[in-house]
Amino acid sequence: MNLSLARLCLFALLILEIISGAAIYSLYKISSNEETDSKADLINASRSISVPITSLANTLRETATRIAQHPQTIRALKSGSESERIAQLENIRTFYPDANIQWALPNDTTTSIPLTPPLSVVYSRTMQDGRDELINNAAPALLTLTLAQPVMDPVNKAILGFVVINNRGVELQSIFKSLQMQNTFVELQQSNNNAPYSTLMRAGNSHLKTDNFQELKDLPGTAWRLAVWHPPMSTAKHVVSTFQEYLIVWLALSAFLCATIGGLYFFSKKYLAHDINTILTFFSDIRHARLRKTYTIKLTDIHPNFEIMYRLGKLMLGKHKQVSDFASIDFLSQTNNRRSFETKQSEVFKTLAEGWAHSLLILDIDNFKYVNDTHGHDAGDALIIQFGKALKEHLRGSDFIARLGGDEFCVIFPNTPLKRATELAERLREKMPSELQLKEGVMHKLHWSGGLSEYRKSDTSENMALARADSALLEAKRAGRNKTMLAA
Ligand SMILES: Nc1nc2c(ncn2[C@@H]2O[C@H](COP(=O)(O)OP(=O)(O)OP(=O)(O)O)[C@@H](O)[C@H]2O)c(=O)[nH]1
Repeated sequence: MNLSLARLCLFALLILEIISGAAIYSLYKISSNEETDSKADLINASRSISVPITSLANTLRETATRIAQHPQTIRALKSGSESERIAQLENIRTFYPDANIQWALPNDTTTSIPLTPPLSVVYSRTMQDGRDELINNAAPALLTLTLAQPVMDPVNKAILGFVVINNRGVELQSIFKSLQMQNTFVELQQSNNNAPYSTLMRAGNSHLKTDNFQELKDLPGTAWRLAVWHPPMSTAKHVVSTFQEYLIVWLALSAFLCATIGGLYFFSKKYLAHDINTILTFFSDIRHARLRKTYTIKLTDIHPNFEIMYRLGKLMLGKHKQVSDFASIDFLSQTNNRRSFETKQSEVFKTLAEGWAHSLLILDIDNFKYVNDTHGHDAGDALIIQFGKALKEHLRGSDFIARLGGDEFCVIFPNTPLKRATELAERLREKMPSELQLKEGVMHKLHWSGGLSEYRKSDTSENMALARADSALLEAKRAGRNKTMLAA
């Protein structure tokens, strides 16, 4: 996989992670909002209802206790006379006109009030209008709070009877009915000792009611409780509640992966790409037997090792230079090098005295610097390599080809007078390729200039023929390049 494809995959993974993370977060947010709405309704309801209920219960309890402990009450119940009990009841009613009070005797089997000590809040009957009014689930939401307080004989601690006190809780009902609950349905239910709970009041969104309530909230100090129905579970909440642990793990994993991928991406972009390119350039330079003065490496971990490699590279290139100086082949063009050119030239020069005629052609690629500057040094090298190869292909086996340096080549035509050499040079120009490939997708139109001369017996030094050819080459360049000139 190449680098950009890998980077694209990382990027796609990052986007996927962000999307899935955001989706899971939204699921949680939606489901927690639902819960918050329902909870707010419930808190609101219980807060509104529990304070008045508790204070009502307390008032009733205090009243009943005061009546039960009153000496006149004790006397009336102890006497066993009904007329005394009625008289005391009348008496009490003058003090507590709003209270609905009655006596119950320990052996009274007609009442359904469970007269268990000491004080109980029970589902019961009202005595307000003289008839029993049972409240059950089907009945209208009427509330009657009943308290029974035992009347004790202070002497032998026996229970003489009970003060039974009732309250319709009208105020409570109006509070309950005014509760605003969109997301919840609440019922106020009363404990009937072992009997099923009966519903006293209802409030909220009745559409939410199903067979079973989803939450119970006891109201402390009373026999009542709130039964609560929440809205049906949404898909979001359902998903969250079913896969909660997996979602949390995935969310954490997403965040971790995002951070890792993002970090890797940033890290590779900022440091690795640059460092890898530098190292590749370094190895390419080594391959071409050259080194730059500096290479910038950003990663401190790589830097020390790179320093060692750089020093080794320098050492190696030094050795390489020594070796290639002794060797005869130019490492780049794979033609003879300058050193072996000089040896050859000396050889042919010596034979001039014997009457042999030798010529030489010096060649220089036109605008070579432009290739280097435009397409890079590697492209320049490729041009040198291919130029050398083409020369070898189109010259005779007996011709001595050498690279003198840079983009400059020289051909010695042994045993070839200038006239014949001129023909050979012309033939070479015709045969050389018109363009060469520098790298993938980059073709270069090949132009070269040449200077031709002949070794002369009268020359005092071996290099004089080369100097003449060089002047002819200069002439060719001046005359507009891409031609071969004969030395004067
Ligand atoms: N790629 C590469 N470039 C080299 C090498 N040796 C020398 N050069 C470069 O070759 C260029 C030689 O350019 P010149 O021959 O002076 O100039 P030119 O652009 O060819 O122009 P003309 O010869 O006047 O047509 C310089 O920029 C050198 O740095 C080599 O081994 N490889």
